Amino acid sequence: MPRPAYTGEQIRQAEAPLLEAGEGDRLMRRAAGQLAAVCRRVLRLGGGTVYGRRVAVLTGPGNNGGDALFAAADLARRGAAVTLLHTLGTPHAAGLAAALSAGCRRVDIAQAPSHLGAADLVIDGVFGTGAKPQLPEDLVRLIRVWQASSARSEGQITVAVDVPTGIDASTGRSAQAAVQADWTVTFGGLKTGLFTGAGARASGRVVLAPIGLDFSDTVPDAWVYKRSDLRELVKAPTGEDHKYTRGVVGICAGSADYPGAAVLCTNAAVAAGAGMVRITGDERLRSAVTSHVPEAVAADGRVQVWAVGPGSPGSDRTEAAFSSGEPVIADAGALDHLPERLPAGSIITPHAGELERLLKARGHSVQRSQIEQDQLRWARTAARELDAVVLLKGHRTVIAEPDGTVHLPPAGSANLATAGSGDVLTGVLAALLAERAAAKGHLEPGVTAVTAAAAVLLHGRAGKSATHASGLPRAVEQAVLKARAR
Ligand SMILES: NC(=O)C1=CN([C@@H]2O[C@H](COP(=O)(O)OP(=O)(O)OC[C@H]3O[C@@H](n4cnc5c(N)ncnc54)[C@H](O)[C@@H]3O)[C@@H](O)[C@H]2O)[C@@H](O)CC1
Ligand SMILES: Nc1ncnc2c1ncn2[C@@H]1O[C@H](COP(=O)(O)OP(=O)(O)O)[C@@H](O)[C@H]1O
Ligand SMILES: [K+]
Repeated sequence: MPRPAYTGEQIRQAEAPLLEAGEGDRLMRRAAGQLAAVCRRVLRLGGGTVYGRRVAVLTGPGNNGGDALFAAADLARRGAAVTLLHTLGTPHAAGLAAALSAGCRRVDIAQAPSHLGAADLVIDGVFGTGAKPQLPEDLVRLIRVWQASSARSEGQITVAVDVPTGIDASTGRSAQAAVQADWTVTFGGLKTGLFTGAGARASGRVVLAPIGLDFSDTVPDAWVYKRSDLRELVKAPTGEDHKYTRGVVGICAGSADYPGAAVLCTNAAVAAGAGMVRITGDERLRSAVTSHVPEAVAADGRVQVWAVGPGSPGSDRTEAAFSSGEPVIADAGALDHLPERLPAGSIITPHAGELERLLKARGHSVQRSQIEQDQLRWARTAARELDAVVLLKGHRTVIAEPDGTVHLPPAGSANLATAGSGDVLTGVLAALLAERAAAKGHLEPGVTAVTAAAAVLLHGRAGKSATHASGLPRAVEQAVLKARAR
């Protein structure tokens, strides 16, 4: 199931009672012990040893550096050749004492490039949750020189302590430069910023190291998904089901210029397992769709969820779907005709360019590139203002609820960067949402958002085995069957 993630501030609040109770040292030892265990594991990958390996440890002035220094001591005791490279301020005193007495060697920071280049393992303990946004210039230069260097030892592994330096733990934003880690060992709870934006690119594989923090009274900031979550998220029909209990999708898509969008969206809804799919449109459009998707029904009747907008269906059809009162998925062309209030449980599915248009029309001065750099902020802004769930598409897709909770599925296959693939996502989401609406009688924002994450996971997996949009529905069907079988 999806895992909760927190802001840096929430993590610090959860730590506060333990620090007040004088547990700070014990927390740090626990954190450092688990950090060292991951470092030993990565050094041993492929039959390697800890003994005799070159380890470079970058430290900063706070507790993040303290964690790194205690882990350095552990590795030195096991025979690693550990070099300490302190970047700024005063190093954590107890950590430094432990590292030096275990045999780590302190080296002037001016020599950092050669030590960083030669290391088998680099531990990044400069800043963690205490990081301020602007990095000192020397540090920016050092990170850039090291990470771009062609002299880096082959197979070098970087392990970030808690958060890669240069990444904001809460937002995933990076100001000027960020350490690109292969692994991040994060303490107490997952941080939202490790799974979005620059943070998702920088954190590599994230290992959660528990240190006994209590989050029972904390509402998670985000939910983080992994591919295997599909198993729990995709429902298989039972013997009691019939087509109406499995959900009826209405599709309002396609036009004379874009008939294909209606075909793709309808085909995808059918492939994702909708009980029934109804389509709207004139005679020509209906026959174009039914000739490709014979299961689609052109007759009027009950619909549980409307998919509206792919292929610019025009304002009359769009407004008719919106005024039905049933939840809608508003995509593409429908985003220009949003009503004052969307029906409860509805979701909009813009890409960054469409969200720019939508936000500008509501008085925000924001560019597409700013939305791409801070997906969380702008998806949350739109969700709050529209009082609807927002699915902001991209290499990594972000789903925001009106209360600010975000859902972060992993990146899908880059094969999805092709015209029409968004129409397929809308169809998949319509099928999954109609199933939920049929089962529950109504949709709450949280249910819509989790279901949207499931649709993104299915779409992302389907992208692996299709090179173009009309190949996607078949791949969606395979992904659904695989998820149901487990
Ligand atoms: N508080 C706790 O109980 C625990 C904290 N732990 C570690 O402690 C970290 C947080 O420690 P801290 O609060 O000391 O914070 P950090 O170690 O992240 O950094 C704080 C220090 O760096 C300086 N600094 C931050 N950003 C800067 C910038 N951009 N330019 C110049 N100076 C900057 C600050 O002024 C401060 O001196 C966590 O990320 C985690 O690694 C762990 O040991 C687990 C327990
Ligand atoms: N590089 C990429 N990696 C992963 N997924 C991508 C990438 N580019 C686009 N996608 C996904 O493909 C879909 C494209 O949708 P959209 O932009 O609406 O295209 P269209 O309107 O042509 O169907 C979205 O689901 C998006 O998240
Ligand atoms: K760090």
